[in-house]
Amino acid sequence: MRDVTISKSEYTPSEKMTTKVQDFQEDKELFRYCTLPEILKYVECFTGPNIMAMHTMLINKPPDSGKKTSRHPLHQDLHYFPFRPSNLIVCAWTAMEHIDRNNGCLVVLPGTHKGSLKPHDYPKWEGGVNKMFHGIQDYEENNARVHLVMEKGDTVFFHPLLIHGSGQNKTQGFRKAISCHFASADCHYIDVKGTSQENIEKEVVGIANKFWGDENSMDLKDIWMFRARLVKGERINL
Ligand SMILES: CC(C)CC(=O)SCCNC(=O)CCNC(=O)[C@H](O)C(C)(C)COP(=O)(O)OP(=O)(O)OC[C@H]1O[C@@H](n2cnc3c(N)ncnc32)[C@H](O)[C@@H]1OP(=O)(O)O
Ligand SMILES: O=C(O)CCC(=O)C(=O)O
Repeated sequence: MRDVTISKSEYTPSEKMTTKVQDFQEDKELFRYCTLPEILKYVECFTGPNIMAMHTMLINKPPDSGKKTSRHPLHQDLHYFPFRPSNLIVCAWTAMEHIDRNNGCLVVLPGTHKGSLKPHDYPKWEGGVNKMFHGIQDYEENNARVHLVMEKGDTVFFHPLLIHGSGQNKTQGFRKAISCHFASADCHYIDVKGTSQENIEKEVVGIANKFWGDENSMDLKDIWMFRARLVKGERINL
């Protein structure tokens, strides 16, 4: 993915053009991150012994263009996931360098993982919003916020209902982090039709159809089954 301010410019793959590498499950070196015992030993505390790597990302937050599009709006990751229960899902997010408020660290609203999934949509930002960067429209403005200042290699593990986002990158560097969403292989898929997640299903399926054609009528579950990989134990439902 590119930053939305340059998404239509001529494309030469480079660090400067790539805001996010998503779904790196077929890249041996990057995917090694999802199998590291140092990561899995904590993941297992949440998922139990049968562990699926569901979603992988290397985020290369670019210097902000001045339009504040490098921000990631406050959201809950569960909005994107057609599987449950949420307590058997956990995100590992590892800083690849020193990250603080200057280069756009994670910001979290503590305690919000105990709430429910809220409706998400595109924030009404003047400078534009990256594709699929949905945000919560009605979060509690007065909720405490914690900015996670992290050193290279520091990792946070968080619940998919935790409201979080990240600020703009005010530096000239590219802020890098690597992350994976893990889930217990015992989780099950749900149909999101008729729920607040229907909007993201439409968008994701629309992109998948654009890439692979719509003759096979994929749904959100098919797309997730396709990218999920077993990293420990036995593949059960997912
Ligand atoms: C739990 C987790 C999911 C939470 C989150 O991370 S939420 C937000 C993240 N969601 C995503 O990153 C979602 C998905 N992203 C994608 O599916 C892709 O990255 C795409 C946006 C389709 C881009 O595809 P990709 O192959 O990476 O990039 P390409 O550079 O080849 O561009 C292909 C077409 O996509 C367009 N594009 C790329 N980046 C953006 C952007 N930021 N905003 C709007 N449009 C964009 C680009 O212009 C190109 O369009 P066409 O030339 O095909 O019309
Ligand atoms: O790395 C970031 O800036 C935020 C990533 C994030 O919140 C996400 O992808 O869900």
